[in-house]
Amino acid sequence: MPVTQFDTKEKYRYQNGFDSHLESEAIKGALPIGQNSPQKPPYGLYAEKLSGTAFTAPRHENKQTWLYRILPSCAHPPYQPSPSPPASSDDADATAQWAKGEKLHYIPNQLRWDPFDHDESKHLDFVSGLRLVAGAGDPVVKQGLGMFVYAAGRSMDDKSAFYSADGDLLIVAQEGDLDIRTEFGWLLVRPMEIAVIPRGVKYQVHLPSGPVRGYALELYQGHFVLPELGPIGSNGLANPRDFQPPVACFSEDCGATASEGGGRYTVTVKFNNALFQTEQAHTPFDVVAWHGNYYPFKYDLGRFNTIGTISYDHPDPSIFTVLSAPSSVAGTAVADFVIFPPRWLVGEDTFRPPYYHRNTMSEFMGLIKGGYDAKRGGSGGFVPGGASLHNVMSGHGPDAASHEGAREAELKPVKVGEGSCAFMFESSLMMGVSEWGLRTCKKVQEGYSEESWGGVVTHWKRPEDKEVRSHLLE
Ligand SMILES: O=C(O)Cc1cc(O)ccc1O
Ligand SMILES: [Fe+2]
Repeated sequence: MPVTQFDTKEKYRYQNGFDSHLESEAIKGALPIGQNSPQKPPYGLYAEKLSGTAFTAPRHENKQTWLYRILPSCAHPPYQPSPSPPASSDDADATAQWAKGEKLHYIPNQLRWDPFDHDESKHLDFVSGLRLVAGAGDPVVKQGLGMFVYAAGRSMDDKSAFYSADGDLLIVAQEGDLDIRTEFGWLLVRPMEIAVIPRGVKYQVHLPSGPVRGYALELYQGHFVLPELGPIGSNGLANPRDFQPPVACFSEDCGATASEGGGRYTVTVKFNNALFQTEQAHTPFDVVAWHGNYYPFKYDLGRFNTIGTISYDHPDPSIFTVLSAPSSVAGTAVADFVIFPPRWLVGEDTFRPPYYHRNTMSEFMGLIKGGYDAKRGGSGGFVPGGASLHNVMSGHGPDAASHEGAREAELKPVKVGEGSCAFMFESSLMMGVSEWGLRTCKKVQEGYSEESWGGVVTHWKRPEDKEVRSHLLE
Protein backbone atom coordinates (compact mmCIF):
# COMPACT_ATOMS: atom_id res chain seq x y z
CA MET A 1 0.00 0.00 0.00
CA PRO A 2 1.42 3.41 -0.86
CA VAL A 3 1.72 5.73 2.11
CA THR A 4 -0.13 8.79 0.90
CA GLN A 5 -1.27 11.83 2.77
CA PHE A 6 -4.61 10.16 3.45
CA ASP A 7 -3.25 7.11 5.17
CA THR A 8 -3.18 8.37 8.74
CA LYS A 9 -2.37 4.98 10.24
CA GLU A 10 0.97 5.07 8.48
CA LYS A 11 1.48 8.81 8.88
CA TYR A 12 3.50 8.76 12.08
CA ARG A 13 5.80 5.84 11.53
CA TYR A 14 9.40 6.89 12.08
CA GLN A 15 12.84 5.61 11.38
CA ASN A 16 15.59 5.82 13.97
CA GLY A 17 19.06 7.28 13.74
CA PHE A 18 21.12 10.45 13.82
CA ASP A 19 23.22 11.21 10.75
CA SER A 20 22.52 7.69 9.52
CA HIS A 21 22.24 6.71 5.92
CA LEU A 22 18.55 5.87 5.72
CA GLU A 23 16.11 4.94 3.03
CA SER A 24 12.35 4.96 2.81
CA GLU A 25 9.88 4.10 0.07
CA ALA A 26 6.14 4.67 0.20
CA ILE A 27 5.75 2.22 -2.67
CA LYS A 28 7.81 -0.93 -2.73
CA GLY A 29 10.37 -0.78 -5.49
CA ALA A 30 10.37 3.02 -5.85
CA LEU A 31 14.03 3.23 -4.90
CA PRO A 32 16.41 2.29 -7.69
CA ILE A 33 18.65 -0.62 -6.79
CA GLY A 34 22.41 -0.30 -7.05
CA GLN A 35 22.48 3.21 -8.51
CA ASN A 36 21.04 6.66 -7.86
CA SER A 37 20.06 7.86 -11.28
CA PRO A 38 18.91 5.17 -13.70
CA GLN A 39 17.95 6.18 -17.22
CA LYS A 40 14.32 5.65 -16.23
CA PRO A 41 13.74 5.48 -12.47
CA PRO A 42 11.01 3.11 -11.20
CA TYR A 43 7.35 4.16 -11.65
CA GLY A 44 8.38 7.01 -13.95
CA LEU A 45 9.73 9.06 -11.05
CA TYR A 46 12.31 11.84 -11.35
CA ALA A 47 15.56 11.48 -9.43
CA GLU A 48 16.62 14.70 -7.65
CA LYS A 49 19.56 15.21 -5.33
CA LEU A 50 19.30 17.52 -2.31
CA SER A 51 22.77 18.54 -1.12
CA GLY A 52 23.30 19.69 2.45
CA THR A 53 27.05 20.13 2.02
CA ALA A 54 29.42 20.85 -0.86
CA PHE A 55 29.87 17.84 -3.16
CA THR A 56 33.45 17.64 -1.97
CA ALA A 57 32.87 17.97 1.78
CA PRO A 58 34.85 15.34 3.70
CA ARG A 59 33.07 12.02 3.79
CA HIS A 60 32.25 12.20 7.52
CA GLU A 61 30.62 15.62 7.03
CA ASN A 62 29.04 15.03 3.64
CA LYS A 63 25.24 15.28 3.66
CA GLN A 64 22.90 14.56 0.81
CA THR A 65 19.69 12.78 -0.03
CA TRP A 66 18.34 11.39 -3.28
CA LEU A 67 14.64 12.07 -3.72
CA TYR A 68 12.42 10.12 -6.14
CA ARG A 69 9.50 12.33 -6.97
CA ILE A 70 6.69 12.74 -9.48
CA LEU A 71 7.96 16.10 -10.77
CA PRO A 72 11.28 17.85 -10.16
CA SER A 73 11.44 20.88 -7.84
CA CYS A 74 12.75 23.20 -10.58
CA ALA A 75 9.38 23.12 -12.34
CA HIS A 76 7.84 26.33 -11.00
CA PRO A 77 7.22 29.91 -12.17
CA PRO A 78 9.79 32.48 -10.97
CA TYR A 79 9.72 33.52 -7.33
CA GLN A 80 8.57 37.08 -6.66
CA PRO A 81 9.13 39.10 -3.52
CA SER A 82 6.38 38.07 -1.15
CA PRO A 83 3.47 40.27 -2.29
CA SER A 84 2.08 41.14 1.08
CA PRO A 85 3.80 41.08 4.43
CA PRO A 86 3.11 37.97 6.50
CA ALA A 87 -0.50 38.37 7.60
CA SER A 88 -0.88 39.98 10.97
CA SER A 89 -3.88 41.82 12.21
CA ASP A 90 -2.40 43.40 15.27
CA ASP A 91 1.24 44.07 14.72
CA ALA A 92 2.25 46.50 12.02
CA ASP A 93 5.95 45.98 12.61
CA ALA A 94 5.72 42.26 12.62
CA THR A 95 7.38 41.95 9.26
CA ALA A 96 10.43 43.98 10.16
CA GLN A 97 12.23 40.74 10.90
CA TRP A 98 12.03 39.68 7.29
CA ALA A 99 13.50 42.90 6.01
CA LYS A 100 16.98 42.30 4.74
CA GLY A 101 19.59 44.11 6.74
CA GLU A 102 17.41 44.80 9.76
CA LYS A 103 19.49 46.64 12.32
CA LEU A 104 20.17 44.58 15.40
CA HIS A 105 20.77 46.18 18.78
CA TYR A 106 23.94 45.18 20.60
CA ILE A 107 23.58 45.81 24.33
CA PRO A 108 25.53 44.43 27.29
CA ASN A 109 22.58 44.45 29.71
CA GLN A 110 20.94 41.29 30.95
CA LEU A 111 17.55 40.95 29.28
CA ARG A 112 14.50 38.99 30.20
CA TRP A 113 11.17 38.69 28.43
CA ASP A 114 7.68 37.97 29.76
CA PRO A 115 5.98 35.12 27.90
CA PHE A 116 5.57 36.04 24.26
CA ASP A 117 1.99 36.58 23.05
CA HIS A 118 -0.10 33.86 21.56
CA ASP A 119 -1.69 34.60 18.22
CA GLU A 120 -5.01 35.85 19.53
CA SER A 121 -5.95 37.02 16.04
CA LYS A 122 -5.81 33.45 14.63
CA HIS A 123 -4.42 35.08 11.48
CA LEU A 124 -0.90 33.79 11.81
CA ASP A 125 0.42 30.46 10.69
CA PHE A 126 3.82 28.97 11.51
CA VAL A 127 5.63 31.07 8.89
CA SER A 128 3.89 34.40 9.36
CA GLY A 129 4.04 33.80 13.12
CA LEU A 130 7.84 33.55 13.25
CA ARG A 131 9.61 36.48 14.89
CA LEU A 132 13.33 37.09 15.01
CA VAL A 133 14.32 37.93 18.60
CA ALA A 134 18.09 37.90 18.38
CA GLY A 135 20.81 36.86 16.00
CA ALA A 136 24.35 37.14 14.75
CA GLY A 137 26.06 36.86 11.39
CA ASP A 138 24.59 36.72 7.94
CA PRO A 139 22.96 34.01 5.84
CA VAL A 140 24.68 35.45 2.73
CA VAL A 141 28.07 34.30 3.93
CA LYS A 142 26.59 31.29 5.71
CA GLN A 143 27.76 32.41 9.10
CA GLY A 144 25.88 32.84 12.33
CA LEU A 145 22.36 32.14 13.45
CA GLY A 146 18.94 33.59 14.14
CA MET A 147 16.90 33.02 17.30
CA PHE A 148 13.15 33.08 16.82
CA VAL A 149 9.92 32.65 18.68
CA TYR A 150 6.75 31.56 16.93
CA ALA A 151 3.08 31.95 17.76
CA ALA A 152 0.40 30.70 15.40
CA GLY A 153 -3.36 30.32 15.64
CA ARG A 154 -4.04 28.53 12.41
CA SER A 155 -2.63 25.78 10.23
CA MET A 156 -0.77 26.57 7.04
CA ASP A 157 -2.92 26.21 3.98
CA ASP A 158 -3.13 22.66 2.64
CA LYS A 159 -1.76 24.00 -0.62
CA SER A 160 1.20 25.85 0.74
CA ALA A 161 4.79 24.97 1.47
CA PHE A 162 7.72 26.77 3.02
CA TYR A 163 11.44 26.30 2.91
CA SER A 164 14.40 28.30 4.12
CA ALA A 165 17.50 28.75 2.02
CA ASP A 166 19.10 30.43 5.03
CA GLY A 167 19.75 27.46 7.27
CA ASP A 168 18.67 24.46 9.31
CA LEU A 169 15.80 25.26 11.68
CA LEU A 170 15.72 23.72 15.16
CA ILE A 171 12.18 23.99 16.51
CA VAL A 172 11.49 23.80 20.26
CA ALA A 173 7.77 23.18 20.77
CA GLN A 174 6.56 24.93 23.91
CA GLU A 175 2.76 24.91 23.64
CA GLY A 176 0.56 23.02 21.20
CA ASP A 177 1.35 20.25 18.75
CA LEU A 178 2.95 20.79 15.36
CA ASP A 179 1.92 18.33 12.69
CA ILE A 180 4.63 18.90 10.12
CA ARG A 181 4.26 17.58 6.62
CA THR A 182 7.67 17.54 4.96
CA GLU A 183 8.85 16.38 1.57
CA PHE A 184 10.29 13.40 3.45
CA GLY A 185 7.11 12.46 5.36
CA TRP A 186 5.23 13.61 8.46
CA LEU A 187 6.52 14.57 11.90
CA LEU A 188 4.30 15.12 14.94
CA VAL A 189 6.17 17.47 17.27
CA ARG A 190 4.64 18.02 20.71
CA PRO A 191 5.80 20.13 23.65
CA MET A 192 8.94 18.54 25.11
CA GLU A 193 9.89 17.44 21.61
CA ILE A 194 12.13 19.21 19.12
CA ALA A 195 12.51 18.97 15.36
CA VAL A 196 15.21 19.96 12.91
CA ILE A 197 14.20 20.89 9.37
CA PRO A 198 17.33 21.14 7.21
CA ARG A 199 17.99 24.00 4.82
CA GLY A 200 15.97 23.60 1.64
CA VAL A 201 13.48 21.00 2.84
CA LYS A 202 9.90 22.03 2.08
CA TYR A 203 7.27 21.71 4.78
CA GLN A 204 3.80 22.67 5.90
CA VAL A 205 2.75 23.03 9.53
CA HIS A 206 -0.68 22.03 10.84
CA LEU A 207 -1.99 22.69 14.34
CA PRO A 208 -4.04 19.65 15.38
CA SER A 209 -4.34 20.71 19.03
CA GLY A 210 -5.03 24.41 18.50
CA PRO A 211 -2.79 27.46 18.86
CA VAL A 212 0.94 26.95 19.25
CA ARG A 213 3.86 28.84 20.67
CA GLY A 214 7.53 27.98 20.81
CA TYR A 215 11.12 28.82 20.04
CA ALA A 216 13.39 28.18 17.05
CA LEU A 217 17.02 28.56 16.13
CA GLU A 218 18.12 28.90 12.53
CA LEU A 219 21.67 27.86 11.87
CA TYR A 220 23.16 29.76 8.94
CA GLN A 221 26.31 27.62 8.91
CA GLY A 222 27.01 23.90 9.12
CA HIS A 223 24.72 21.37 10.71
CA PHE A 224 23.89 20.08 14.17
CA VAL A 225 25.94 17.18 15.48
CA LEU A 226 25.81 15.17 18.68
CA PRO A 227 28.33 16.47 21.22
CA GLU A 228 31.48 14.46 21.88
CA LEU A 229 31.09 12.23 24.94
CA GLY A 230 34.76 12.06 25.95
CA PRO A 231 35.22 10.09 29.17
CA ILE A 232 31.44 9.63 29.50
CA GLY A 233 31.90 6.79 27.02
CA SER A 234 29.80 5.48 24.22
CA ASN A 235 26.30 6.19 25.56
CA GLY A 236 24.61 9.05 27.34
CA LEU A 237 23.07 12.48 26.80
CA ALA A 238 21.03 12.25 23.58
CA ASN A 239 21.49 8.78 22.11
CA PRO A 240 21.57 8.58 18.29
CA ARG A 241 18.82 6.00 17.92
CA ASP A 242 16.29 8.30 19.61
CA PHE A 243 16.35 10.77 16.72
CA GLN A 244 13.38 10.06 14.50
CA PRO A 245 13.22 10.91 10.82
CA PRO A 246 9.91 10.30 9.01
CA VAL A 247 9.02 7.67 6.43
CA ALA A 248 8.25 8.66 2.86
CA CYS A 249 4.67 9.78 2.26
CA PHE A 250 3.43 11.47 -0.88
CA SER A 251 0.53 13.14 -2.61
CA GLU A 252 -0.23 12.59 -6.30
CA ASP A 253 -1.69 16.02 -6.98
CA CYS A 254 0.17 16.67 -10.24
CA GLY A 255 -1.04 17.26 -13.80
CA ALA A 256 0.26 15.75 -17.03
CA THR A 257 2.98 18.39 -17.11
CA ALA A 258 4.36 20.64 -14.42
CA SER A 259 2.26 23.60 -15.49
CA GLU A 260 -0.91 21.77 -16.47
CA GLY A 261 -2.04 20.51 -13.09
CA GLY A 262 -5.10 22.01 -11.50
CA GLY A 263 -3.45 22.73 -8.17
CA ARG A 264 -2.36 26.11 -6.92
CA TYR A 265 0.45 25.47 -4.48
CA THR A 266 2.01 28.53 -2.94
CA VAL A 267 5.65 27.96 -2.15
CA THR A 268 7.30 30.52 0.12
CA VAL A 269 11.03 30.72 0.55
CA LYS A 270 13.03 32.55 3.16
CA PHE A 271 16.09 33.72 1.24
CA ASN A 272 18.52 36.04 3.01
CA ASN A 273 15.85 36.80 5.60
CA ALA A 274 13.44 38.04 2.95
CA LEU A 275 10.37 36.14 1.76
CA PHE A 276 9.67 35.21 -1.86
CA GLN A 277 6.72 33.33 -3.29
CA THR A 278 5.64 31.40 -6.30
CA GLU A 279 2.54 29.47 -7.24
CA GLN A 280 2.90 26.12 -8.94
CA ALA A 281 0.34 23.73 -10.33
CA HIS A 282 1.73 20.56 -8.71
CA THR A 283 2.27 19.53 -5.13
CA PRO A 284 5.77 19.85 -3.67
CA PHE A 285 4.91 16.85 -1.46
CA ASP A 286 5.29 14.26 -4.21
CA VAL A 287 8.38 12.39 -2.96
CA VAL A 288 7.62 8.67 -3.22
CA ALA A 289 10.99 7.47 -1.92
CA TRP A 290 14.27 8.81 -0.62
CA HIS A 291 17.63 7.71 0.62
CA GLY A 292 20.47 9.62 2.21
CA ASN A 293 21.68 11.24 5.42
CA TYR A 294 20.18 14.72 4.96
CA TYR A 295 16.70 14.61 6.41
CA PRO A 296 14.35 16.24 8.93
CA PHE A 297 13.91 14.56 12.29
CA LYS A 298 12.32 14.90 15.69
CA TYR A 299 13.61 14.08 19.18
CA ASP A 300 11.76 13.55 22.45
CA LEU A 301 13.60 15.49 25.17
CA GLY A 302 12.26 13.01 27.72
CA ARG A 303 14.72 10.49 26.32
CA PHE A 304 17.73 12.60 27.29
CA ASN A 305 20.09 10.69 29.59
CA THR A 306 21.02 13.41 32.07
CA ILE A 307 24.41 13.21 33.74
CA GLY A 308 25.68 15.23 36.70
CA THR A 309 27.98 15.29 39.71
CA ILE A 310 27.80 12.54 42.32
CA SER A 311 30.47 14.19 44.45
CA TYR A 312 30.84 17.97 44.66
CA ASP A 313 30.64 21.25 42.70
CA HIS A 314 28.28 22.30 39.96
CA PRO A 315 29.41 21.02 36.54
CA ASP A 316 29.30 23.22 33.46
CA PRO A 317 25.98 23.08 31.59
CA SER A 318 27.73 21.60 28.57
CA ILE A 319 26.92 18.21 30.11
CA PHE A 320 23.30 18.94 29.15
CA THR A 321 24.02 19.51 25.44
CA VAL A 322 21.51 17.80 23.18
CA LEU A 323 22.84 19.08 19.85
CA SER A 324 25.81 21.21 18.92
CA ALA A 325 26.68 23.21 15.83
CA PRO A 326 30.47 23.38 15.80
CA SER A 327 32.49 26.31 14.52
CA SER A 328 35.94 25.84 13.02
CA VAL A 329 37.45 26.35 16.50
CA ALA A 330 37.65 23.05 18.36
CA GLY A 331 35.15 22.82 21.22
CA THR A 332 33.58 26.20 20.40
CA ALA A 333 30.04 26.10 19.10
CA VAL A 334 28.21 28.47 16.81
CA ALA A 335 25.24 27.15 18.76
CA ASP A 336 24.68 24.55 21.43
CA PHE A 337 21.18 23.41 22.26
CA VAL A 338 21.22 22.60 25.98
CA ILE A 339 18.36 21.44 28.23
CA PHE A 340 17.86 21.46 32.01
CA PRO A 341 15.63 18.45 32.64
CA PRO A 342 14.50 17.07 35.99
CA ARG A 343 17.52 15.57 37.78
CA TRP A 344 18.87 14.58 41.17
CA LEU A 345 21.21 16.94 42.96
CA VAL A 346 23.44 15.20 45.49
CA GLY A 347 26.56 17.41 45.52
CA GLU A 348 28.15 17.66 48.97
CA ASP A 349 29.49 20.91 50.45
CA THR A 350 28.41 22.52 47.21
CA PHE A 351 26.51 25.60 46.17
CA ARG A 352 24.11 23.63 44.03
CA PRO A 353 22.40 26.12 41.67
CA PRO A 354 24.23 27.49 38.62
CA TYR A 355 27.27 29.49 39.69
CA TYR A 356 27.64 33.23 39.13
CA HIS A 357 28.97 33.61 35.69
CA ARG A 358 30.44 35.80 32.99
CA ASN A 359 30.73 33.92 29.74
CA THR A 360 32.55 34.57 26.48
CA MET A 361 29.61 32.75 24.93
CA SER A 362 26.14 34.31 24.83
CA GLU A 363 23.30 32.52 26.61
CA PHE A 364 19.71 32.74 25.38
CA MET A 365 17.36 30.76 27.61
CA GLY A 366 13.74 29.71 27.30
CA LEU A 367 11.40 27.70 29.46
CA ILE A 368 9.22 24.94 28.02
CA LYS A 369 7.38 24.24 31.28
CA GLY A 370 7.73 24.49 35.05
CA GLY A 371 10.45 26.58 36.66
CA TYR A 372 14.22 26.99 36.71
CA ASP A 373 16.22 26.39 39.85
CA ALA A 374 18.12 29.68 39.92
CA LYS A 375 15.30 32.02 38.97
CA ARG A 376 12.13 33.23 40.49
CA GLY A 377 8.96 32.10 38.66
CA GLY A 378 5.55 33.75 38.86
CA SER A 379 4.64 36.97 37.18
CA GLY A 380 7.60 39.01 36.11
CA GLY A 381 10.03 36.12 36.61
CA PHE A 382 11.43 33.51 34.26
CA VAL A 383 8.29 31.72 33.17
CA PRO A 384 7.22 29.27 30.43
CA GLY A 385 7.04 30.94 27.04
CA GLY A 386 9.37 33.74 28.15
CA ALA A 387 13.11 34.07 27.63
CA SER A 388 16.33 35.62 28.85
CA LEU A 389 19.53 36.73 27.17
CA HIS A 390 22.88 37.02 28.92
CA ASN A 391 25.13 38.26 26.18
CA VAL A 392 28.90 37.96 25.88
CA MET A 393 30.46 38.70 29.31
CA SER A 394 27.18 39.91 30.85
CA GLY A 395 27.22 38.81 34.48
CA HIS A 396 24.37 36.61 35.65
CA GLY A 397 23.52 33.88 38.12
CA PRO A 398 21.00 33.01 40.82
CA ASP A 399 18.79 35.86 42.00
CA ALA A 400 19.27 37.02 45.59
CA ALA A 401 16.50 34.85 47.07
CA SER A 402 17.68 31.71 45.24
CA HIS A 403 21.21 32.38 46.40
CA GLU A 404 20.27 32.81 50.05
CA GLY A 405 18.09 29.69 49.91
CA ALA A 406 20.86 27.59 48.40
CA ARG A 407 23.45 28.87 50.88
CA GLU A 408 21.37 27.68 53.77
CA ALA A 409 19.86 24.56 52.24
CA GLU A 410 20.31 21.20 53.87
CA LEU A 411 22.30 19.22 51.30
CA LYS A 412 20.30 16.04 51.23
CA PRO A 413 19.58 14.50 47.81
CA VAL A 414 16.86 16.49 46.07
CA LYS A 415 15.17 16.16 42.74
CA VAL A 416 15.12 19.52 40.96
CA GLY A 417 13.13 20.49 37.96
CA GLU A 418 10.34 17.95 38.47
CA GLY A 419 7.77 18.72 35.76
CA SER A 420 9.93 21.38 34.21
CA CYS A 421 12.36 21.92 31.40
CA ALA A 422 14.39 25.03 30.64
CA PHE A 423 16.72 25.20 27.67
CA MET A 424 19.58 27.32 26.40
CA PHE A 425 20.78 28.36 22.97
CA GLU A 426 24.42 29.07 23.77
CA SER A 427 26.55 30.69 21.10
CA SER A 428 30.13 31.83 20.75
CA LEU A 429 28.78 34.86 18.85
CA MET A 430 27.66 38.18 20.26
CA MET A 431 23.88 38.40 19.94
CA GLY A 432 22.13 41.40 18.46
CA VAL A 433 18.54 41.90 19.57
CA SER A 434 15.96 42.68 16.89
CA GLU A 435 13.76 45.76 17.04
CA TRP A 436 10.84 43.38 17.50
CA GLY A 437 12.59 41.63 20.38
CA LEU A 438 13.62 44.84 22.10
CA ARG A 439 10.58 47.04 21.58
CA THR A 440 7.73 45.87 19.35
CA CYS A 441 6.90 42.74 21.33
CA LYS A 442 6.65 44.82 24.53
CA LYS A 443 7.79 41.89 26.67
CA VAL A 444 11.14 43.10 27.95
CA GLN A 445 11.08 43.21 31.76
CA GLU A 446 12.35 46.62 32.75
CA GLY A 447 13.44 45.76 36.27
CA TYR A 448 15.06 42.39 35.58
CA SER A 449 18.58 43.17 36.73
CA GLU A 450 17.64 45.20 39.80
CA GLU A 451 14.97 42.71 40.90
CA SER A 452 17.31 39.76 40.52
CA TRP A 453 20.56 41.05 41.85
CA GLY A 454 19.91 44.44 43.45
CA GLY A 455 19.26 42.63 46.73
CA VAL A 456 22.28 40.34 46.63
CA VAL A 457 23.55 40.33 50.21
CA THR A 458 27.12 41.02 51.28
CA HIS A 459 28.50 38.11 53.30
CA TRP A 460 32.01 39.55 53.39
CA LYS A 461 33.89 39.27 56.65
CA ARG A 462 37.21 40.97 57.33
CA PRO A 463 40.07 38.77 58.50
CA GLU A 464 40.14 40.51 61.85
CA ASP A 465 36.46 39.82 62.49
CA LYS A 466 36.00 37.69 65.58
CA GLU A 467 34.07 34.97 63.80
CA VAL A 468 36.75 34.55 61.10
CA ARG A 469 39.60 34.53 63.61
CA SER A 470 38.01 31.90 65.76
CA HIS A 471 37.46 29.81 62.60
CA LEU A 472 41.14 30.17 61.63
CA LEU A 473 42.27 29.16 65.12
CA GLU A 474 40.20 25.98 65.09
O1 LIG B 1 21.53 29.71 34.16
C1 LIG B 1 22.44 29.91 33.33
O2 LIG B 1 23.00 30.98 33.19
C2 LIG B 1 22.96 28.74 32.53
C3 LIG B 1 23.95 27.97 33.29
C4 LIG B 1 23.59 26.81 33.91
C5 LIG B 1 24.50 26.11 34.63
O3 LIG B 1 24.11 24.97 35.20
C6 LIG B 1 25.79 26.56 34.76
C7 LIG B 1 26.17 27.72 34.13
C8 LIG B 1 25.25 28.44 33.39
O4 LIG B 1 25.61 29.55 32.73
FE1 LIG C 1 25.53 31.22 32.41
